[in-house]
Amino acid sequence: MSTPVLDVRGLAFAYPDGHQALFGVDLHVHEGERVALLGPNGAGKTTLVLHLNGILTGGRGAVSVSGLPVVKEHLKEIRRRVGIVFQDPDDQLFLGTVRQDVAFGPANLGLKGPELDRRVMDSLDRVGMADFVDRPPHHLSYGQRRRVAVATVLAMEPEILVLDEPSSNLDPASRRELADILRSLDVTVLMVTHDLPYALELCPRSIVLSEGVVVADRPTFDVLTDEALMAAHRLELPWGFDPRRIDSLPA
Ligand SMILES: Nc1ncnc2c1ncn2[C@@H]1O[C@H](COP(=O)(O)OP(=O)(O)OP(=O)(O)O)[C@@H](O)[C@H]1O
Repeated sequence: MSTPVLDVRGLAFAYPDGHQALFGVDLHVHEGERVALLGPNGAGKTTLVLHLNGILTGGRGAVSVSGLPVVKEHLKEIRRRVGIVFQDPDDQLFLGTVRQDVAFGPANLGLKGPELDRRVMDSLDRVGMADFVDRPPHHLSYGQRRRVAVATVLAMEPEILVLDEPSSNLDPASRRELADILRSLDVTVLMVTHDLPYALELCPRSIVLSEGVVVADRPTFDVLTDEALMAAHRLELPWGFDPRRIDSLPA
């Protein structure tokens, strides 16, 4: 099989206060895959994700992206390759207009003029927000800000899109529209989520992290129908949702 685009080997990490969050995690994601990262609160999902573009470093083990080790001297290139959409769009949007926020990353890479404009408008088009380009982000709704946050990351043309709880706080229509956007993108996706129907809908494969250890790496359907695994790791399906019945998927 080809080299994984995301390759995590034996990653162990303790926070400075001594709390050990990861205990030797292995994770391999190949180009074009969409993978869900599931697990209860405190499992270590965010800690793991923050290692993928070097926001957190200093653990034991190795992380590489398309063969490039995530180490200090490669961070600029790694951050171009791995785009993280944080759970709260307000962590990602801090300038006066949507255009400025989406242009910020590519401008830092040296793009300017018409090429930068094209990158901004293409990214906004992909998330259906081109008409909002000159609006202040703080005048947008939460769901619109989430889309713009996705556009800020797409504008870097990443190889891997990592999303932390992308469906949280979205109304049903926005949730579905974001799913359509994610499906339409030609990138590798790793999605942290507690929204198990969303994982089933979007990600053929799921990795379950619990107490800093990978406890399952299987087709999402198999994970969601394994009652013992689900109960052991505090994973619960929404009331009335049956993974065996596709018509029970939320809209
Ligand atoms: N800055 C920190 N210092 C010390 N411990 C931390 C820090 N951040 C997180 N932790 C601890 O590390 C463990 C893993 O936290 P993490 O945020 O990675 O979990 P998570 O799986 O993303 O949880 P959630 O689903 O609640 O977002 C938890 O026990 C948490 O309390």
